[in-house]
Amino acid sequence: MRNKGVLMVNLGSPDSTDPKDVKKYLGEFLMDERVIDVPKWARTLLVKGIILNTRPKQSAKAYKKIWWEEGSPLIVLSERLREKVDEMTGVPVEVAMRYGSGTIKEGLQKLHDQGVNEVFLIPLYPQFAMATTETILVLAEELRREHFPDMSFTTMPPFYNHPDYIRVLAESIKEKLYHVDYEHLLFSYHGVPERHIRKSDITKSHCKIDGSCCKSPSPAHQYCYRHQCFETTRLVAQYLELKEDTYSTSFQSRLGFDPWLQPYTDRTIEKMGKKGIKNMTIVTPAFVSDCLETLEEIAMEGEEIFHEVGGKEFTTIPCLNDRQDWVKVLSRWIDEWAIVDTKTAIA
Ligand SMILES: C=CC1=C(C)c2cc3[nH]c(cc4nc(cc5[nH]c(cc1n2)c(C)c5CCC(=O)O)C(CCC(=O)O)=C4C)c(C)c3C=C
Ligand SMILES: [Fe+2]
Ligand SMILES: [Fe+2]
Repeated sequence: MRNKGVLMVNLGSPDSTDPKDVKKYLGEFLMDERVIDVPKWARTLLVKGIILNTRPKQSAKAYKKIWWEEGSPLIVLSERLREKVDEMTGVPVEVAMRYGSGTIKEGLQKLHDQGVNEVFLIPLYPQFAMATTETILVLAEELRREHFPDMSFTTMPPFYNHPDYIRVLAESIKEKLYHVDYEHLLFSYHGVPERHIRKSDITKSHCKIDGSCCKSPSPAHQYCYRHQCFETTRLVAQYLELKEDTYSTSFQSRLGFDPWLQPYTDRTIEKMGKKGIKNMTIVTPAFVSDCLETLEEIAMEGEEIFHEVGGKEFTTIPCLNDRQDWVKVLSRWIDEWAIVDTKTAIA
């Protein structure tokens, strides 16, 4: 007998803002070969020899600024989403984190304990990236083979262009745009090193990271983070009927000295302010839950940069978090999977 259940997976957070906990979390995160994708000896040298000696203190300070009484915003918001989706669907729904506490293994165990042997895995990332979707799926499969061999998985593909996702994202933007004097809307996505884009190119020749490769049709786009980010922007802009020169795309949170996807968000904010833009609105569609990268890097640091160069109104659009329309969409995707699969099994 097949019993269905869902595991939604987000990135994770440190257990607290104590630099020791931040160090532990960053150690696990950055030692992932799909995040810092250099040979293990070089990654160990870089992460354990350099980054973990300085970054945890700096990151802990940033986490302190955004931390909630109940804990990390990303964790709290993911759990709120789980509760609401679980209530709305007919199957058990658990949430897990790729790094830190609330592991994927624990999430699968919770489902297993409820008799689930058919799991719908939903990485909570709209766009595919080696450092997000891929690392989740690879680890989940390893865990399945080792600990849950009686389970089977179905995976939610990246939903960067799914009409339901585009609609709720666009509606969340529209609600704010009505209340501000909107001059420029910036779509800021988490960056990745350019190298990651080339590595994920299944054609091994398409992605040149120039002005045109992401616009010309290619099977490479199935795994091209850059293409998928630009598509999310294009589809939301189309939905909202935005004028061409009133919106743009940029990439935030670069780490280290390698080239990352450009244009960089901080420089774009600065450029906009210097150009005379007074009212700027920012949306962060690579994240479905507000987190350090949205609440601190964008809403605090970004605003400071904008004001320093003469900007006035700086508005951030919250992530989808546990919005009712987003809960409904996720629940519908789950129910459609559960029903279709049952029909196939009966047939
Ligand atoms: C689309 C989502 C994300 C991608 C792609 C991603 C890639 C990536 N990130 C780092 C380094 C860091 N990221 C950090 C925080 C962080 N990253 C994401 C999402 C993606 N990362 C989120 C949601 C968060 C916030 C987590 C939270 O607890 O709120 C951090 C830690 C904070 C800091 O010190 O800046 C680092 C470091 C790399 C190297 C990378 C490579 C592709
Ligand atoms: Fe990151
Ligand atoms: Fe591309």
